[in-house]
Amino acid sequence: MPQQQLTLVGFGAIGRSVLQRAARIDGLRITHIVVPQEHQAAARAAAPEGVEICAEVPAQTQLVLECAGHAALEQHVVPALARGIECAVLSIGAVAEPGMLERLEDAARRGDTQVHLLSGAIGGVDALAAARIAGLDEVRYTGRKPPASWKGTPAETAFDLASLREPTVILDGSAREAARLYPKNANVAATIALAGLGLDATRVRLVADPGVTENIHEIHVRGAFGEMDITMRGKPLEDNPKTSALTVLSALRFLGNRACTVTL
Ligand SMILES: NC(=O)C1=CN([C@@H]2O[C@H](COP(=O)(O)OP(=O)(O)OC[C@H]3O[C@@H](n4cnc5c(N)ncnc54)[C@H](O)[C@@H]3O)[C@@H](O)[C@H]2O)C=CC1
Ligand SMILES: O=C([O-])CC(=O)C(=O)O
Repeated sequence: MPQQQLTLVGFGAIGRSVLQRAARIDGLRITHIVVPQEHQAAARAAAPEGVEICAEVPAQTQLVLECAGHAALEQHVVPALARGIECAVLSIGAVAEPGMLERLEDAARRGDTQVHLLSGAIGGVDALAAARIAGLDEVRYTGRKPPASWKGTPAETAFDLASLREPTVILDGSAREAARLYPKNANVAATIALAGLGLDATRVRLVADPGVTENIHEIHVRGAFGEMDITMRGKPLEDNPKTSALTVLSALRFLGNRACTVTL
């Protein structure tokens, strides 16, 4: 299999960890990293020799991994797809924004390529998407994180996060409401909605829980296939406690599958 050139879009907690670990994947080479102008000097200092820091996805790239945030989909993923570059996306919350899924589909069609929505911090997306084929009756998701991980969200103005002593529900609604009010924390909710019952019918509870140190994702699914209950207790990434470490591993799994003949 010829070696594939990969561009990372984003070089934060996920990007740095992917770069370090992807070096062990035969058949794949990270050649470029795209970050905004103001972060380029820091990225240049942290990246190994031979990896170029740039503002746009270069033409010779064969594969893009987005690990940057919601704005990067419109800015980098849509144009890359339209130029025929295959893309894998982690900022799934952005796909819940009105019109974004259609723009991704349209760009991929024009570029005759594919966009892959990665499972990120959770498991069971394969089972959920398969179960949907026979029909689903109920999909519920609860996202539970330590209070500090909800800093910078509307929960910070509604609650005194530092003094919470009990698990506190900060949102109880639909995946669409979660995506609108907590866009940066709604990647998992959006993934479950896209794989299952959609943004309006997927019930979401977000909880600030002073009793936990991990990012806990609970998924309950009921349908013609039977029932499924999954609890993920994801250890957070050291560099960004809002992000579960499994997110990096899900990207590595995808990249590993791209570079080998038997995929799993
Ligand atoms: N699907 C999932 O389960 C999860 C998805 N995510 C997504 O991954 C993203 C990245 O996570 P972390 O690495 O922890 O964040 P981080 O804040 O540590 O790093 C973000 C990086 O992206 C770069 N960046 C920001 N805007 C950009 C743009 N428009 N174009 C190119 N680069 C840009 C920043 O310079 C920084 O290097 C999150 O914002 C979230 O959307 C995160 C956790 C779980
Ligand atoms: O646990 C994580 O890595 C992130 C998360 O909940 C989300 O973005 O929905």
